[in-house]
Amino acid sequence: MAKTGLLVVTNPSRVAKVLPDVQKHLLNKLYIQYLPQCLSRLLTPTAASLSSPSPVVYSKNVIGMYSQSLNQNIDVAILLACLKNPMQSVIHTKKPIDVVFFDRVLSGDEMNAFLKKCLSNVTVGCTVVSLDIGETEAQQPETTDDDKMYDNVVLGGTFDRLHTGHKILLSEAVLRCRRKMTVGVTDASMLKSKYLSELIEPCEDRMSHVLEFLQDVDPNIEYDVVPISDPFGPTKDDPTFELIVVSEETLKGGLKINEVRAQKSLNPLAVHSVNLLVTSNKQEQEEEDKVSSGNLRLRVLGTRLNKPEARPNLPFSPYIIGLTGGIASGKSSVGRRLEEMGAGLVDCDSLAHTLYRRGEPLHDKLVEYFGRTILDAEGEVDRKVLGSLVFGDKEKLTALNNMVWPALWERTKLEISKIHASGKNIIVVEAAVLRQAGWEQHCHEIWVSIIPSDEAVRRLKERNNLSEEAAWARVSAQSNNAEQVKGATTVLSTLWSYDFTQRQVTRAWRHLHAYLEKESLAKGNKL
Ligand SMILES: CC(=O)SCCNC(=O)CCNC(=O)[C@H](O)C(C)(C)COP(=O)(O)OP(=O)(O)OC[C@H]1O[C@@H](n2cnc3c(N)ncnc32)[C@H](O)[C@@H]1OP(=O)(O)O
Repeated sequence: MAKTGLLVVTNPSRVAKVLPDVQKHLLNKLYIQYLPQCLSRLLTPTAASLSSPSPVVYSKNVIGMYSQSLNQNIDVAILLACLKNPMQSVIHTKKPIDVVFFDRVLSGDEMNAFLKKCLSNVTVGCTVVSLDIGETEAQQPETTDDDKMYDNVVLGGTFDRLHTGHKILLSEAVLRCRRKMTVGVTDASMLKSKYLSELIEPCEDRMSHVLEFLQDVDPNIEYDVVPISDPFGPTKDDPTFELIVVSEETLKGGLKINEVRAQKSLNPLAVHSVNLLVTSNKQEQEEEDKVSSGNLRLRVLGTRLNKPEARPNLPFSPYIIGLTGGIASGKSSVGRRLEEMGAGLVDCDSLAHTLYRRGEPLHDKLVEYFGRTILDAEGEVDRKVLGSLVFGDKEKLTALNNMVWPALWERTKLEISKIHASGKNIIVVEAAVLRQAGWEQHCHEIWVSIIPSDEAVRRLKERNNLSEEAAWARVSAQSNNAEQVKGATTVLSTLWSYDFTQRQVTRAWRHLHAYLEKESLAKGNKL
């Protein structure tokens, strides 16, 4: 199967019709070149084509083509350089093209001439396909009152998991830009309020995806893609900017930028606002109605994000999943659901509590270190009292951990053996601070349950009757979500409904089985 294709369209309203055929040939990437005046525009530029209107007239066509590609599973980039420059008769793409599609029937000679003359980057053996889909009414470029172009254009965003909405925003800027485009990409310090922010791609990756897209769609512009740590970025002091492109949602921010520029006697920026793209294909009811990165992050919950680290010292069976996550993040409900689906489950919190009982060696050690104040009337460890001593006091918590964890791992190993002997081959070890305890090495892979800190505090106040201060002390005693998800194969979140959590866990279980089946086939391991 081909990897990268180029679709040449002479009628932009045909994109939706041809995409199903195109997808039969493709794995991932599709460039689209719109040629309003048919192939002859590239093969033999005429006086008419040389006097093309402002490229801004193609804005609606471009948005329309992206919208038609929305529900297809292909990374689409609509090329703009030839639309913008009537003199340009060669299409440059960063990725070499394996197959070219035409939205109409052409002769072999016409297609081969196009391949030879108009493409700078094709693979050896690149094929051509002309798609006969019948006639569709041609969609003409639309004139607009706002067809002005600018030398210096600026815009900003997070650009996580570059999606169709981002591509439209960036393309709207490219169509209006003659010389230089500056793109501010929010760095980690600006992401805290976004949900599932810990799943946002690193800033350098987002910057490089933006740059790659822009250089593909119009390599003739000079691009400056920069990280920003406040909503204004370079707009607060660069006098060369002329136009800012914003989305409906960030229009207010654009206007605020002009207030700041006015205070500094800088020229006001023209503002072009792009409508949000509405999604017609929500995969979960928890998703937003607009096309958004948030939706894409939601969709990765319960999928496999990373390959597990190799654990050559562990036998393949039993297969151990370390289930961890911050306080009140809903690990237990995830663990219970996994148990219902057939996993064995070791709840290390409860197991730890059994080690504190009178008669256990750990009991005496704890009394020796913390004193008899930690005991209740029956002489048992009062965990509430012990908790109030250690959470908020790093030294005491470390002392407790150092006493508990080695004994607890020994007990956990015994539990694992018992459960394995009862016939379960996949065993979940649920432990809140599994990584801090260094238990990753005992697990084949790590799953993490996350919720935002303020939600954890809200739940703790309700569940454990803690004051705001005590709740924050407990949340802060653990590593943050961003640390937790690093290297985890699967991330889940119980922030939404009970049903949505169940669906995530079911998905994770299904994906795990598919992975284990593949591993068994590849390596001859058997569970
Ligand atoms: C390696 C592991 O993760 S084993 C499982 C965690 N347990 C331990 O580390 C043992 C030390 N901790 C304890 O014994 C108890 O937490 C005590 C005695 C301090 C407090 O007991 P309790 O008030 O009954 O609280 P409980 O045990 O339910 O723990 C409450 C929360 O504290 C957090 N917590 C537990 N131990 C620790 C720890 N060592 N460091 C930081 N946070 C911890 C957990 O996230 C837990 O919330 P969760 O169940 O929503 O995840």
